[in-house]
Amino acid sequence: MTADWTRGIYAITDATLLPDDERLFAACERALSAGPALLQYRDKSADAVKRWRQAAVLAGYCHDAGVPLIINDDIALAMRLKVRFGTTIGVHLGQQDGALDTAREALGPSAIIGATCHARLDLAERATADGASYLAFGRFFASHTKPEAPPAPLTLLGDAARFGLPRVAIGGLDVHTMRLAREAGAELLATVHAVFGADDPAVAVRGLQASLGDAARK
Ligand SMILES: Cc1ncc(COP(=O)(O)OP(=O)(O)O)c(N)n1
Ligand SMILES: Cc1ncsc1CCOP(=O)(O)O
Ligand SMILES: [Mg+2]
Repeated sequence: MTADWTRGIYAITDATLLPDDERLFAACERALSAGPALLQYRDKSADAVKRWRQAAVLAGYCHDAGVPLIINDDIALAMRLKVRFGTTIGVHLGQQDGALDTAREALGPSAIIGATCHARLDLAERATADGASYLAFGRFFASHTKPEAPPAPLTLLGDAARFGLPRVAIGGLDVHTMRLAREAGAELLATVHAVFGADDPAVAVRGLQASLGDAARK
């Protein structure tokens, strides 16, 4: 059974930190064992064979763990996984990654479709109208993973409550800054480095959950 995905830790993979199948799969298994709300497969490479192979394995892990798998950028890959495995697969789309309504049509009404809104409430308003499932804002702090992402103020998270969708905070979140983003209104706290830069992603997820005061999910 899938647990409530709308609140908690949102773990995002990274091909630099997890450069081969063995490390990616082991780290994701550990992270999933601690009950994150969501797992995103994020691989910016053009290697479609690798992306399919890795995403297919992660789809199985996520299904078994009851954690939704979100595919970054790639509606076609999410669609292919859905057809092949029959599980609900979500997608996260930035401003250049394709239309939210196309993704909704392809993946169906129950798919989790996320939208990058940077620091802009107008983008959040449009994403809400176009059927997004959650709104992602940030980066809020300095990020090793994506230092060039445009900065956003924490006050934005409170302003975004009006859209009535789960708010995701991203960018430089760690055991300290994550708490600030939660206090500012984010239900979901997205991180690459605080989970997949850690020696043990399971210990990291549990530490982040504890820092938020969220009950352990597993
Ligand atoms: C949860 C979440 N929020 C934001 C992003 C960034 O998406 P995007 O702006 O498309 O940048 P890339 O991740 O594709 O480099 C995200 N992936 N996940
Ligand atoms: C993909 C993305 N978009 C904005 S910041 C970011 C990277 C988040 O990674 P980290 O949690 O390591 O800062
Ligand atoms: Mg993108």
